[in-house]
Amino acid sequence: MTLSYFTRTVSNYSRRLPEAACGKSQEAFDVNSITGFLPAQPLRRLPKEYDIWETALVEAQTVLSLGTDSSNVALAKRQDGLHWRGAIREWPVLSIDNLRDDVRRLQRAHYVLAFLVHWFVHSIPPTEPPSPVQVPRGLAMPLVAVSHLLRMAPVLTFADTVMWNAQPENPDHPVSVDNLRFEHLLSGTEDEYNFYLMSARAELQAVEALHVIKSYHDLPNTTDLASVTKIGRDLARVTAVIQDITATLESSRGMIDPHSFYFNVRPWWKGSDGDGPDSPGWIYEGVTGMDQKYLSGPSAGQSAAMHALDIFLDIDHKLAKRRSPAPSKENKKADLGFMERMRQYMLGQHREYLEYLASTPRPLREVVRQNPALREPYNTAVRTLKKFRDVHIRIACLYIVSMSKSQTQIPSQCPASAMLNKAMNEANENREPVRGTGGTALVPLLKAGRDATARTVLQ
Ligand code: HEM
Repeated sequence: MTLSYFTRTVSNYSRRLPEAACGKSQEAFDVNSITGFLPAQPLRRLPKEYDIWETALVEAQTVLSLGTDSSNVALAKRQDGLHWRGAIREWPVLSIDNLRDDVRRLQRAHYVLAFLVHWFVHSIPPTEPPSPVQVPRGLAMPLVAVSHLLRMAPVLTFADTVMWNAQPENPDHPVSVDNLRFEHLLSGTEDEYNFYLMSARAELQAVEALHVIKSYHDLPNTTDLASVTKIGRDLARVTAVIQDITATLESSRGMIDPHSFYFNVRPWWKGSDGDGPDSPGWIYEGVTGMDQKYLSGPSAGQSAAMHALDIFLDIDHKLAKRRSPAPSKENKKADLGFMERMRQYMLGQHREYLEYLASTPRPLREVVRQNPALREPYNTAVRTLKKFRDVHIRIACLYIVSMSKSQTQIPSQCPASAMLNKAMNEANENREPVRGTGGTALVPLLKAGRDATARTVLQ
């Protein structure tokens, strides 16, 4: 039995809109009025017949370490790791029939299986020369089948690590900024935990903006004085939300150690193409027609909330619209399809919601253009988003670019020391660009997003 995948499903799907979506509530897109894109009560465990998956996930935390980690602690675990992976290679391909009619079960299955795939792949010690990793069919086939039903990429995503990993600390209440804990970590570090916490906080802070967006779409018209006044006030609320998200992002400096983030956490997130175009890649056994560009791993670029803000304010990441100042040469060379590609890593319904927003017959920027009273609050919101991206670039430089260029040798007790020192030295010698999710060149990408935002300001 083989499964054939994926691109067709995802791209055909987008054509069914926007007609079908018209007049739908946010709930119809699985967007919760309190928790936004996070489920208010995620499922805690799959039905009993899937116990081998759940048990392997719990075991992984104690028996595995990064394959590139040559510390004594990691070496002591190698045998257990071999055992763990050996058992998975023998797994039967479980039927997903008992999951297919329940979106929370499907999400939980995606979450468990995608974590297992990343545990499996990244706990294997590297080979020389590098060779493709075979993901066993007992993992690959159900993950692909479940992803097909959720209409999302069959790999670890932002949804798995942040949105479906967040459980309410007090289960009697929905998840909230103050009622949140994360169930599984790959590296087991506080830095990973805090990255998820920060990302989930930003996601929850954005819920207020989702309310604004909804009420804008519900307005009977955008021309009478009451509507214009409301839009102006709501734009100020959006500005405040973006400021809150920026403050959350800035809090990373005190909560996440750059060294640990780069060397202990990030390697677990790498996808099949994480080392750039020459990555040896992953092979999903029993699956044909896999497109490696949908195996890139998690990124906050997959946050539907950030996309919703971009769409509402009409940020043109693809440089398709004539705006001034004209894009720089560097902007044009960036990966302009990145943000669109990242949408394939979202739950299909969330992507559908974004398409619904984008298909509005009354784009906000046009309404503002025709209404001088709205120009100032609109431009302030856009400039605040541009400031978020300025801060984000500085954070990305601190946590990724400077770490990747660091000549400092990593102390030998530090996980991954020997391999990473070697890899870092080689990378420096070869002057490879620093890469983000999907092996994309990072700095031009982030700057292009920042400049596209600046270009949105109405003159
Ligand atoms: C330590 C904190 C963070 C670091 C080091 C970081 C790093 C990165 C990197 C390297 C990328 C490029 C694509 C990729 O490789 O994934 C990226 C993209 C992105 N990140 Fe972050 N990020 C951080 C926190 C956040 C937070 C909290 C948010 C959301 C509020 C966020 C939102 C985004 C968005 C929307 C993108 C897509 C590109 C863009 O819109 O400019 N990031 N981030």
